[in-house]
Amino acid sequence: MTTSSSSSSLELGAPTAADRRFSIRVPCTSSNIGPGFDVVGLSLSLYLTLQVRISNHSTSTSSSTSSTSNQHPILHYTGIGSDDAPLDPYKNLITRCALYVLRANGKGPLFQPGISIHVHNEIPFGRGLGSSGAAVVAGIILGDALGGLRLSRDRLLDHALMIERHPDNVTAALMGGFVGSYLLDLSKEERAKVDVPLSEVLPAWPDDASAHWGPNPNGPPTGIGHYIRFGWAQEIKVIAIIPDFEVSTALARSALPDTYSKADLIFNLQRLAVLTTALARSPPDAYLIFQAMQDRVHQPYRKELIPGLPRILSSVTPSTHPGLLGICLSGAGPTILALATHNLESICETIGKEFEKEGISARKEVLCVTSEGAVVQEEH
Ligand SMILES: Nc1ncnc2c1ncn2[C@@H]1O[C@H](COP(=O)(O)OP(=O)(O)OP(=O)(O)O)[C@@H](O)[C@H]1O
Ligand SMILES: N[C@@H](CCO)C(=O)O
Repeated sequence: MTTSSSSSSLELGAPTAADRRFSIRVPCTSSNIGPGFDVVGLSLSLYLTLQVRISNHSTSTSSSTSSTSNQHPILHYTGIGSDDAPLDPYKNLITRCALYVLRANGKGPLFQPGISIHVHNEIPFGRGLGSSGAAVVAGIILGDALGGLRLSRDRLLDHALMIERHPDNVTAALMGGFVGSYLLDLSKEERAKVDVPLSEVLPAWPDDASAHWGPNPNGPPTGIGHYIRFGWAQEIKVIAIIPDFEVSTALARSALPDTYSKADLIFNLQRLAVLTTALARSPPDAYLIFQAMQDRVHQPYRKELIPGLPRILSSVTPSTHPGLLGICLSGAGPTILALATHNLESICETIGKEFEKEGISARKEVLCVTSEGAVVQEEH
């Protein structure tokens, strides 16, 4: 994972007055917050930002749908992951999601010519901070903007949920704040649309394009997911301790069992019911929150993937570190999230030392909860 120098403008020559330019900014997210596996998400202040330019000159000079080079959007990355993200727009997650939205709404099947996109990324990949959720949301919004579709936020969410099929990260990234969500029970016909394999929702180009890219778009059913925003007490600060290794969400999900005991489900449901309100209360009740952030559904099963996890999660408590409210795995990990009102430095130091004992270095970020989700802004 490398960080390259940042630049704020697209590198395709000077824009003309006729060019359309807009930006999309999506926050990172932490999901689960202990017991809320696949249910709650929190948007936080690290961002994925796209600056998009559509050259009017290219649009007017090329209307062909053949795969010529100026038909393909030009991607340029700076920031975290810039050496790892594919620059081929038919392989890159953001642009594939955009293409899905275009196709699902009767636009496409290719991008219009003359598009260039500068992606600046602050969200580390595969660390449990919702990098893929942010990329999906950015791509969905990109598709909406490119197609001039003006889809509602709820409809954008339907599209995002066809791609990232657990709602916690994408809902928080799109809507912003501390958010709880569920997926709706769908009819048999709707279910069939949602059960389309991801490879067909997001076909790569050109190999399987002809196989799956028919003229009839197969858009998502309406209202796949519902959400509600909870309160968040102003005093609660968020610390992310981000170790220097990745755990893919797919791997972390494959570690989970298919069935749970009644006792473990009740354990989590009881805590989640208390937690969502406890985090909105001022002043926060450390004892209540610490207990309410315990989990028996995903963290115990992910310990093999994150060296020292049980010890790390018990390394700080409200008694050992006054100011601490709770500690959990962020998303699928390996980032550790600690909520606290004060004493942040000492909490970070202790968790960092626990990682060090495992030979793992970690960086720390003190983040703000963002009330705003994804934002798109036309530039004039
Ligand atoms: N900005 C981006 N541009 C292109 N691809 C991205 C971007 N961000 C994430 N990805 C893709 O998503 C992968 C990471 O997704 P994954 O679901 O494993 O982890 P995560 O989303 O960071 O963590 P979590 O889901 O636990 O919060 C990356 O390896 C990359 O393929
Ligand atoms: N709720 C998901 C979030 C990761 O994207 C999980 O923990 O697997």
